[in-house]
Amino acid sequence: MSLNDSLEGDVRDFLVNEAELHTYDDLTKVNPVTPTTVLKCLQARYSARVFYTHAGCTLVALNPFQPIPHLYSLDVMREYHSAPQPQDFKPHIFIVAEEAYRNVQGQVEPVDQSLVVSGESGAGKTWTSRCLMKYYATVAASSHKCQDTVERIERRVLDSNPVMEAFGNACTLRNNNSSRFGKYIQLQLNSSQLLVGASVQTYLLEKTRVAFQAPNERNFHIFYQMMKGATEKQRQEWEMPYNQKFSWLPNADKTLEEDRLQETAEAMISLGIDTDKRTQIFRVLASILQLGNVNFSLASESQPCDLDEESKATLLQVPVDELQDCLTVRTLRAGKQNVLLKPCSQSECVIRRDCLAKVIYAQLFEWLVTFINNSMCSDNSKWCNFIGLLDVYGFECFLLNNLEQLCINYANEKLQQHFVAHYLKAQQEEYVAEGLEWSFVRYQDNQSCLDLIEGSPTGILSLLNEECRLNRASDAKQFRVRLEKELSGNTRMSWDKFSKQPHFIVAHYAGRVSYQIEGMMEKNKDPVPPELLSLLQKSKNPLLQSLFAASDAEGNGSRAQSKVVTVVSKFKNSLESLMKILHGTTPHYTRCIKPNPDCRPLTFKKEEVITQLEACGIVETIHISAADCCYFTLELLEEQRDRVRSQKAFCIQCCWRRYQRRQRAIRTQSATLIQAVVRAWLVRREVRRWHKAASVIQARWRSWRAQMDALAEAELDNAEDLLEEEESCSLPALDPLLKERGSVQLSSIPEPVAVHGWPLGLAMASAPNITVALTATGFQKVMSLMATLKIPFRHGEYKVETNQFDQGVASIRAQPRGSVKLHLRRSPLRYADMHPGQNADGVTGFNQILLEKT
Ligand SMILES: Nc1ncnc2c1ncn2[C@@H]1O[C@H](COP(=O)(O)OP(=O)(O)OP(=O)(O)O)[C@@H](O)[C@H]1O
Repeated sequence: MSLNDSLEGDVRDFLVNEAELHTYDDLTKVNPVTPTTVLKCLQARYSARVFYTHAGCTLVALNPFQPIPHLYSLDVMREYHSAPQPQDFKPHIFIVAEEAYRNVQGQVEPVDQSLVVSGESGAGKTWTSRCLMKYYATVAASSHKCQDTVERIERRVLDSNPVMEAFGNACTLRNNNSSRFGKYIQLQLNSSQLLVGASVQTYLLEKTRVAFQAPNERNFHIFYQMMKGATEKQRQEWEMPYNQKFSWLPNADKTLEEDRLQETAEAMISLGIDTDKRTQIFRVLASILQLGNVNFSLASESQPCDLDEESKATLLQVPVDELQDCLTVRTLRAGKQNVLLKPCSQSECVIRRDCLAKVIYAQLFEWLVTFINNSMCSDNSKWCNFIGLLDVYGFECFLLNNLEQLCINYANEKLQQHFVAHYLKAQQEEYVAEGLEWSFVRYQDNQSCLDLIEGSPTGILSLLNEECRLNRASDAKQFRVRLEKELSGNTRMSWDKFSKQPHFIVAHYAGRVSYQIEGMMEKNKDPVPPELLSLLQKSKNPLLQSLFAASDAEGNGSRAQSKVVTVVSKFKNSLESLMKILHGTTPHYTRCIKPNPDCRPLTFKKEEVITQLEACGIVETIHISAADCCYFTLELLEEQRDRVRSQKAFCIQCCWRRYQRRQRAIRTQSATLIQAVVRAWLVRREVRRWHKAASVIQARWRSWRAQMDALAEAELDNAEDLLEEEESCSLPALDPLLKERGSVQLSSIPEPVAVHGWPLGLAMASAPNITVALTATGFQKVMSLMATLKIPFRHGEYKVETNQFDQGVASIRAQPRGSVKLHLRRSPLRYADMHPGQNADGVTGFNQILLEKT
């Protein structure tokens, strides 16, 4: 029987028990872990209205596409917050929130936390971020102290959402409330872990949407809110007549719950935007809409276009003549003095009009973000740690993709790499460094794709920038040739031979995307004619004037000479700063999954889900989390005493690292065991608080290290003692226990057993798999255990495979110089699953033993 056949058989066996599938709270317990079994479990849970599932270190969130009563209520928040062990509760986004919060309380490095919420458009990232913010605004609220300020802060933090969503979200084909910008919100906590402020960093607003909306999509919500929700008086104030139609507001008849002007206005008030400022903002927005209705008529080839009569309103509160000139005549500069005026063609006029609208909207959005930050941000001296929430646009692949999608997908590649590097890669590399044999899980390392995009000097972004800096009109075909010349050998890059449009295809981790080149260079240069900027400075609208006050330099033409900072350069820089922040924090990943493409409530489409699971490498994550392993390799050979000492230091260091990671990933399979054992250990040492364990272990590790250093320098006088200690640590409690019970259940060892001064219990707590090195005497003991358990063992060959314990095989190893490694692998099944009827709920069994020669 081939391996594949047997796996298929296992999958079939697993799926037979359909009624059980929804009970898998953590996908690491699924056995075997395959895309099919994982998918089936998620589907079963979704049908049972269970929307959250752990997947090792990641939380999978399935979008129900309908409000679920009481799922996020205040009571539920309090329940998770006050629970001694929230991870014992049903999987929930609040577990992630609480875990991050307790990490800050525990002050385990890195203390700052990042909650990375990813998923494709419509998967539920924004919703999840909102839930997280509400959670912290509730549990970290310090309203019992200086009521006023604090309440204001929490309110403001929450009120930043409707304002930013009104200005930055829009209805797209994939999501009625799609964020058209990325954001990273830092919730600032003081030394008592109370919320004292927040700041937000935004990324790449899709400003083209102001002047262009794809068929069946809409402009930003705020425009519709104004059009539908304004009172007669407000319309007059904003110069927005009642019956006027706006060409930049398509699909206005579509009614969305996001069209709530009142809510936006109230949030603006709460953030401190006064009546005057609000009026100025809305007037600017109304002017943008008016600008969209401006048309140009051509008198003759040599004459500038004329603005339609009805367009000559008091647009933007600037002099109409000057506006007309700016939109219809180009100013060319040759050197500092020579200025040449050239009438624009009709299409050029349209481009200038759109450019004006986009630059105003983008600047207004930036101003708003700065205002919100000023309103929520706490003084640096008042906060010491933060919890960051990252909500970025998901991977995008449309029929036509351009620079925006390239940037968005590049950001997603960066985040995927962060995940891969932080978890998958780091884990496996650590196994190698520690010499642990391990059947490697193949994961998608996307470094080569990142090299293709951001590599210098021949990455796509560098080549694009180079093309944009050439002093000539951009030519898509030429750029295509250049790309092919430089990158045709790259396996991540390809071209569709039959396509007539200049394009390139990038094989991203989440799929292949074809990018059209036409227009890409212009978007990257994003030129704003200086005369337009100067004009805006003359506006009578104080806000508009101040938005462009700083661009004096551009007005006198120096912008043209200074080095242009392209869109991709700016984006790359902001992404790099973000990655730097993320690297300094403890990350928590939530993968939002969109169960169907049409946003239909409670509808699960397998094909849709499997693609997303594959794209984010969930199966690989589960594999690694399920087999996460801690081990002590202590080669205890008399002739290598010095090596023994350095090994010990190394192992304890390793244990400490794993312990730290475990504490972060407390919700994983071994969570119950971790807490039970560590608590027992803590009680024994009269250390009551969870986070104190960390410092105790850290201190212990430091003292070990100091001891080891001292020993290395001195002549290792007490070497004999160490060896004696070694002899006494070969699982003394295991032998009688196994004889008595007839099965290997390490978890049933009542008291932690010391392994070289380390409580075995703690070692077990730190990871589901443990390899304990035994001395020759220890080996003999294990042999006799094996005999008791009637596990076949062939001398000289040392390899035994057994089905003694239902599932698979783990290992005991004979070390070259007579010592032995006992490798006990934690079963993905719970004790109760293996031994129905026995009351040991929540305890996970060690059910696999393998003997083999090293
Ligand atoms: N947990 C949830 N419970 C109920 N409805 C939800 C939940 N999560 C998401 N939704 C629904 O799904 C819609 C889309 O979610 P959301 O806007 O958060 O997606 P997104 O991933 O942020 O998309 P984009 O990348 O386009 O901004 C929401 O408007 C909401 O109606």
